[in-house]
Amino acid sequence: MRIDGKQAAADLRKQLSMQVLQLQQEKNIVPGLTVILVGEDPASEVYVRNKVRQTRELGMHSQEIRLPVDIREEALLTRLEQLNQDKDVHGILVQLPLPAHINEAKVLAAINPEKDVDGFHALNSGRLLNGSGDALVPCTPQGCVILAKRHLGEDLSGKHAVVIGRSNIVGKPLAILLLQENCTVTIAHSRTENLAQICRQADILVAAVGRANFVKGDWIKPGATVIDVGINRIEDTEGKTRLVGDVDYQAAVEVAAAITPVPGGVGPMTIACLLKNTLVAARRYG
Ligand SMILES: Nc1nc(=O)c2c([nH]1)NC[C@@H]1CN(c3ccc(C(=O)N[C@@H](CCC(=O)O)C(=O)O)cc3)C=[N+]21
Ligand SMILES: [Mg+2]
Repeated sequence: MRIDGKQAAADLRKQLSMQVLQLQQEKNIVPGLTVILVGEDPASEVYVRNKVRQTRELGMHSQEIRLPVDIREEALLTRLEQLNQDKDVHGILVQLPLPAHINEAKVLAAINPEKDVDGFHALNSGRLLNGSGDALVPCTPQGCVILAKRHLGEDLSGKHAVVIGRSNIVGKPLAILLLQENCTVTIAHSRTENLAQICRQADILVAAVGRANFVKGDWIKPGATVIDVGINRIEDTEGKTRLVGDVDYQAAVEVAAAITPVPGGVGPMTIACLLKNTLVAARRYG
């Protein structure tokens, strides 16, 4: 069975739109998201345009700031400081990756943690790790948990979750979230030995490695729930560009009980969770 991320995202947005209305009526606050895009990358532009459109559809304010690829780090930090001070801006997202001459860690640390809707600031990672419940949680990991629950129901306790990938953006925060859901969590990565064998133990298998068709059908336990985080652009046999995940979908769909497709799986949920974080930030700190 296919877990429909597009539908799940639409369902979440519907809930959010009611909450946006409520926040406006009760506190006269309209959540506002600012997305900063440095340089021109066609894939990023499509994605940023989607975010801006969906933000407005929910009745939230949305602002897109485009900066030249050769902007100095200092100038970007100054711009961020202005946004940190701006009362109408509740969420700030700096699209990654940044050009090589800019120190990414420094930029992420400069975002006001209360407006850090990506959840990448060390204060939010620390809060997530502590389980204090007041973190802004990274969007893709949130989306993964929602999609797993869409198939398995609210209670994930006791499930063995194997996460392939240990990035600060996906693998690590997702492992913490799954632990909070009382899963038994294994984090696997490029140096893991006997990877296939470990994956075959997973009730919930999450692939976040960034390599097309990396996870094979026979790595999957029959009846498992598979969440595919990969967004890989490949050329098919006719030379046309195609979007595929990290999992060999055709093979996996035969073995798994449920699997998220690419496109139409985790991607749309990432954006919906970004909108959710913007609402949360506006409600909490607005
Ligand atoms: N600060 C920051 N935060 C991010 O969250 C962030 C980022 N930088 N840099 C780039 C990556 C990538 N990312 C995607 C989100 C949704 C889709 C998405 O909705 N994809 C559609 C397909 C879109 C298409 O056709 O290209 C889908 O999977 O169905 C894709 C990619 C967020 N990122
Ligand atoms: Mg990495």
